[in-house]
Amino acid sequence: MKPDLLFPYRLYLVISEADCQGRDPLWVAEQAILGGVDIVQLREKQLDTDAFLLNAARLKAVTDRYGVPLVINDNLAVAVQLGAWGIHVGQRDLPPSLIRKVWTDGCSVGYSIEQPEQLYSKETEASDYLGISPVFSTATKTDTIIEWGTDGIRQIRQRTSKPLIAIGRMDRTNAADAIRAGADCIAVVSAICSADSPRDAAAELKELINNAL
Ligand SMILES: Cc1ncc(COP(=O)(O)OP(=O)(O)O)c(N)n1
Ligand SMILES: Cc1ncsc1CCOP(=O)(O)O
Ligand SMILES: [Mg+2]
Repeated sequence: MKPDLLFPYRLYLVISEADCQGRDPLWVAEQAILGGVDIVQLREKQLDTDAFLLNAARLKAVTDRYGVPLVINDNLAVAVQLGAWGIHVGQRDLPPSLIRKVWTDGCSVGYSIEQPEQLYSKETEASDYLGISPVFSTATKTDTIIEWGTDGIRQIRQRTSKPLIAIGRMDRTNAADAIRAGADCIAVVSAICSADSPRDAAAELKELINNAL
């Protein structure tokens, strides 16, 4: 199915302090944006809401400077208080339909698809874009169920027009294949947060994505 055009972003950085190898996440995020990242998600799994909100506000000052949307992982209170662009949730988080009832002023809701049958549900319908989670198993997130692989991307593409985000061990070796298989966007943690130069890593990924479109 042809994807709709509500999600024009191609390179998606998912970032947390813990993933930045002791470097300042604000520096990593800014370098990544300068390299070509189009959208940023703050994914802090260890912080309480107050600390998450503080880090999110600092990051939003950076993303706002470049006009880049900021997505909050899991925590609706942080997303609403911050006035984030959107929230990303998974199968074991607050459901998208409930988020829409609470956060009524046009937020974007991303939703993870971990198994084929999850593509057809009220919650998938209620979401704006889907994270194909994970395309390849990854040490960054170990509580996953299957690996979709590029064939999985192809199959989901045939079944939905929602924008598709490929996530899970995506890097310079597989980003183009994922786009050719039908992903609209590549999301990464390690490929940028662990790179010696987050800016160069983002620029290389962006070029590979653009050439594969
Ligand atoms: C873009 C994107 N896709 C998938 C995920 C995974 O979300 P979830 O399944 O809720 O897992 P956690 O990130 O909360 O561990 C994501 N964060 N972003
Ligand atoms: C948040 C998330 N959701 C599915 S895989 C993943 C982690 C991706 O990290 P990496 O890009 O380092 O494999
Ligand atoms: Mg989650």
